Amino acid sequence: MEKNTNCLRVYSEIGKLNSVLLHRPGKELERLTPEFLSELLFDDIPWLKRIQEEHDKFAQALKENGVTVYYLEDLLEEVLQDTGIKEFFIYDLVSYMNTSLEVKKTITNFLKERTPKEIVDYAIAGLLKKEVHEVEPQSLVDYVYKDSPFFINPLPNCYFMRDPAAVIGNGVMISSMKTTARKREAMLLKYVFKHSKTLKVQENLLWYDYRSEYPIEGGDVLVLSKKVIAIGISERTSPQAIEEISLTLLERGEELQEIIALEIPKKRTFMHLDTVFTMVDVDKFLIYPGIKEKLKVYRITRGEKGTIRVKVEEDFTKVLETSLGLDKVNLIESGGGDEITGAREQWNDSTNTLAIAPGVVMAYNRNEITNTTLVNHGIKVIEIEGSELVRGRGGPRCMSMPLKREDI
Ligand SMILES: NC(=O)NCCC[C@H](N)C(=O)O
Repeated sequence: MEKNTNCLRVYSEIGKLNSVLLHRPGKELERLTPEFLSELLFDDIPWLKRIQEEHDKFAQALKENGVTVYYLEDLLEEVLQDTGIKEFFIYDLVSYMNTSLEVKKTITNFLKERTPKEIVDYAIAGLLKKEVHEVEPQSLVDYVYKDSPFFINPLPNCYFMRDPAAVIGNGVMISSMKTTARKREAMLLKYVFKHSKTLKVQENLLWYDYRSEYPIEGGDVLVLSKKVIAIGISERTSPQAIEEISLTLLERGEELQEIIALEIPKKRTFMHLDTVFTMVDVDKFLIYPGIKEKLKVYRITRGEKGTIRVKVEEDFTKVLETSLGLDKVNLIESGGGDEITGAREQWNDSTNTLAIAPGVVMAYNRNEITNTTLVNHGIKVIEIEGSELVRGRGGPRCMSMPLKREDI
C-alpha cells in the first residue's frame, strides 16, 4: 500500500504483535439489565469487578509478550483536550440521542461544562437521566422515550475493540456498524484515528467511513498477507460494503492482489468470520468444523478501469493455498473435531484466537479440547481466564485491535 507515514502497520494476522488498542470494560456493563440484554447483544450480565480483573490479566499477558497496549479511553481523553474538537465531539455524541432538539441543547450545555475525562465516561458508559437536573419532555420523541433511563445509551460492547475499526496495511477501516447498539463505537474510533497524536492517520488512509450505508465490522476482516485479505459476509457485514472497500483497497494498495469473501450463515453464534475462523501460523488456520460445508467462497480481484472482478470458487482450502502461495495449508478443527464439543467451545469463543507471533496465540483457558488440539499441532497457546469476558460472546481476537505487527 502507500508509503507509511504513521504508526499503523498490519500486513498479516500473525506477524509479531507490537501494539494493540483495547478498552477496559467499565461502568457501561453495570447498565445492562435483563430487559435490554438481547438488544445490547449480551447473553448474560458480567460481574464488573471480575471482568475487569480478567481484562487486566489479558492486557498484562500482552505486555509480558512485548506488546504495547493503548486504551481507547486514554486516547479519546487526550483528543478532547482540544476545545474545538471537544465541541464537535459533543455535537456528534448528542446526535445519537432519541430526544427533541431542545433536550439535545440542554445536554450539549451540560457536557460543555464537563472535563474531557467525564465526557469520555459519558460517551462509553452512557448518561443517565437522573444524572442531569430534571428536563421536561418537549416533543413527541421525548414522550415516547420518556421511560428510557438514559439520555445517552451505554456501549457495553466497547471492550470488543476488534469490531468498530480494523487496521489494514497502513490505513484503517472505520466500520459502519450493523446494530444500533454499537453504531456510536465507530464514531469514537473516528476521533481517535483523525485526531490523536499517537494514532492519527492521513485522510486518504481511511479505507471506509462509519456513516456509509452498508455495514461492515472489523471481526469479519482478516489480513492474511500483504497480497490477500479475507472478509466475511456475515450477520454483520454486507456484500455491498465488501465491494466498496475492495474497490478502494485495490485502487490505493499497490501490493494487494485479492480479497477473498467468505459467506457464512447469518446467525448470532457466528456473528463475525473471526468467531469461526482464525489464522494461527503461516500455514495453519483454526476453523469451527460446523462451518466448513456451509462456506461460500468468492475471489475479488482488479477488473478493467477501476472496477472489480468477482469469481465464485469451489474449494476453500485450494483458494487459501493458491492465494497464499503455499503447497499445503492445515485447517485445525476447533473442539478437536468433535461435533458437540466443537459447538459448545465455539459458543465460548474457542475459535477466536489472537495470534501474537507466528504459531503463538492467546485463547481462553476454558476451551480445553480446542487448546489441546492446537498444542498437538505445534501451536503455543497462552491461556487467559475468560469466565466473565466471554459473556458478551467474544474472545481474545474480538477484544483487541492490532495497530502494528512485524512483517512476516
Ligand atoms: N469479532 C467479534 O466476534 N466480536 C464479538 C462481538 C460480541 C458483541 N456482543 C456483539 O454481538 O457484537
